[in-house]
Amino acid sequence: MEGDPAMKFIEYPDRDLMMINLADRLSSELKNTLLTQDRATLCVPGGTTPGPAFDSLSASKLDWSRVTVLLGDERWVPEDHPRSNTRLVRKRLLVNQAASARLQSLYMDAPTPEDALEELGQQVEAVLPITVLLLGMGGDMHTASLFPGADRLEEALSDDAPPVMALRAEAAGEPRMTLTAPVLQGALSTHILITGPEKRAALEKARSLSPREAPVKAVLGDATVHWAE
Ligand SMILES: O=C1O[C@H](COP(=O)(O)O)[C@@H](O)[C@H](O)[C@H]1O
Repeated sequence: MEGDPAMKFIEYPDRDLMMINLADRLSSELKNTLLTQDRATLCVPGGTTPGPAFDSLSASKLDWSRVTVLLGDERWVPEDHPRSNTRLVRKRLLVNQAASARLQSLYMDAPTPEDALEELGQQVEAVLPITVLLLGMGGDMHTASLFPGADRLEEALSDDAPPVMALRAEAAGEPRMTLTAPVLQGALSTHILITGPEKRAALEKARSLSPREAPVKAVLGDATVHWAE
């Protein structure tokens, strides 16, 4: 792929191999960080794609008790809802070796994300910067819950955005809580996990668009994109 000079694109022969390799890479980055720092923050996506990478990562031997797992975004649904990103992370990542990691979710039992914004914002600030960032991407080029056409997208993309914002977008379904562009851009290492030809084409398209049209563009600069058919 051509375009953003710093972006790296890794194409894998199949999804299984990709998930294992990606998990190894995230694990090494966390281990390296923990050699020189007391704690590390691993930020992860939800959705349908990262489950197998979580399975592999959760088996990785590292001092998970010094890792905070932070959600990059959340759908405003209770934690036991099938669409809850927190539920996915609890079930697939915070198990096995990784059971001792600390979870910083982006959900609280409150009627709307706005009701929880101040408290969650303070909690997230305490675990920044993100050491290792894993993001997903939708076919519409959204990443985290930065959706094209979202009501407060412009503010969430701006340099002075607060770390966490509540957003609404037609394509999003539920109201969302999301990390904003400056927090994602402040990550020390960024990986994007995508699968299938549709998302590959969407990523290629995003490179020639603005972050307002294609929010994933805001984090492509230093990212390593992992793709398999
Ligand atoms: O709604 C979301 O979508 C993206 C992409 O999800 P996928 O199902 O296409 O993998 C995900 O990265 C994000 O965390 C999630 O809330």
